[in-house]
Amino acid sequence: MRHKDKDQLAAEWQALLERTPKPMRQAVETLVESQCHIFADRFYSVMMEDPHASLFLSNDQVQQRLNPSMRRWLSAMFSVEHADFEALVDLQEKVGQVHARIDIPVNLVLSGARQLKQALYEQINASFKSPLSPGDASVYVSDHIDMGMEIMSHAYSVASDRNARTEEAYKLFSLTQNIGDERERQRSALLSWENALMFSVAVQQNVSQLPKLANSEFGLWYFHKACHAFEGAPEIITISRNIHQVDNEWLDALAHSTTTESMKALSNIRDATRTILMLLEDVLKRASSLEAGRDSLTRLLNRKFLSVVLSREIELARHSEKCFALLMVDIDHFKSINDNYGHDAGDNVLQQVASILDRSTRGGDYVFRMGGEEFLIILVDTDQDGSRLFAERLRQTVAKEPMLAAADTLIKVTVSVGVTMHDGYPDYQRSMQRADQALYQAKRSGRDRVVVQMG
Ligand SMILES: Nc1nc2c(ncn2[C@@H]2O[C@H](COP(=O)(O)OP(=O)(O)OP(=O)(O)O)[C@@H](O)[C@H]2O)c(=O)[nH]1
Repeated sequence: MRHKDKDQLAAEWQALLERTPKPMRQAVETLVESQCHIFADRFYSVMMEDPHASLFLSNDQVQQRLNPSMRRWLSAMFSVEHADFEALVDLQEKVGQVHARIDIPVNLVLSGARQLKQALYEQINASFKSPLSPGDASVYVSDHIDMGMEIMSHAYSVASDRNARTEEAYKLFSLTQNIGDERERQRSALLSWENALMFSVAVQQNVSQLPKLANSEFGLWYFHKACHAFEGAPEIITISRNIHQVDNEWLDALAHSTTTESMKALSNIRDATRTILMLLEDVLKRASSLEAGRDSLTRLLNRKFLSVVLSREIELARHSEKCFALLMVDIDHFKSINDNYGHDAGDNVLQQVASILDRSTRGGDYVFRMGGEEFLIILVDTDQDGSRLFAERLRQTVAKEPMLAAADTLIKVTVSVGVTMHDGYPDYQRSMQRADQALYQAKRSGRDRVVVQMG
């Protein structure tokens, strides 16, 4: 059966409102306006009792924002005089899209709606007197909320279908991008980690000062990208187990045991890294080349998979103490480069800036070309100071490196950078907006600078 579309649902809703007597709607509006804080509090306190919901709502920021936005939603839903019906329908659609973006299960939203209705019925029964019928008012409230929910769920399923398709495409893409380069880069990252370990054992340094394998360049790439790309591959379980054993058993043994035990641990670590390399090679061999998702001029990621990457990093951050930063990078006065030296020179500059961004980042980070002369870096496993330092170093690297606009023309180029940390809020668009605002500030305050904006 085909689902009703948004317009059909909106027409049904409008008919429902039209057949509800205005005095009844007004009385409900007055009730909601005076008690909406009680309804919102009840909604969230019941949701917090649900272990699944509390995963989404445990963050203070979420509560500080969601509670007022629930009150605004209630107010918009039941306002009579100022109701702009189209805006009301659009609002339900927007809420459904946000739910899909943060991947909140539909059943939770429906159970929240049930709680709300229950709270409304109780208040209606306690305060509505003849000629207002509490029964009729409850039916109106129930149908009205159901219509809102239906439009929300419709938008939710359209958006989450789209998300699922992009997610699948991304898996294929990340599985196969620049496979040769990636194999070499990660192979040498793993071997460098092992060499550093061997060296510190040889010179009798304390090995606990070295990063664990999971936190090394290789580990970051593996957990942030490879695990996702190769999810379901049998090798992934074994590689993850090997990394876990290296970090939690053998590195400990190396730091605290007798010489014989240490030698055994060292040999186990060597075996584990060889196994990891071999398994990785097997997985990579199965991958083939697929280029969609990459910007043809700079070879950076284009925005096609941005939503998948951000949703995934938000999910990883939810289960870890580590966080990620968003850096919006924009070339200053780029139009005048095109105007003064020609479009090809502009393209050359874009490629050189992209290459600096690419080589300045680690294996687990992401660099997107957002369009024109704007880039977005997702810096994983970092904090506010680390991301500010990174952004500042990046700004200086660009400013110091003369750019080849044409065969015999070197020019100076600068960038402005807006930085923000993911603050735990599950909808990534908020963090993107903050990064944009920070970039705007950097431009307004003179360009060639970094502005950090926290949530
Ligand atoms: N060469 C080249 N130019 C591009 C490309 N994409 C966008 N542009 C140009 O980039 C310019 C961006 O100009 P603006 O948005 O005014 O920004 P700006 O000159 O960098 O100024 P500020 O950002 O305010 O410092 C426009 O002229 C676009 O036509 C591209 O792929 N190649």
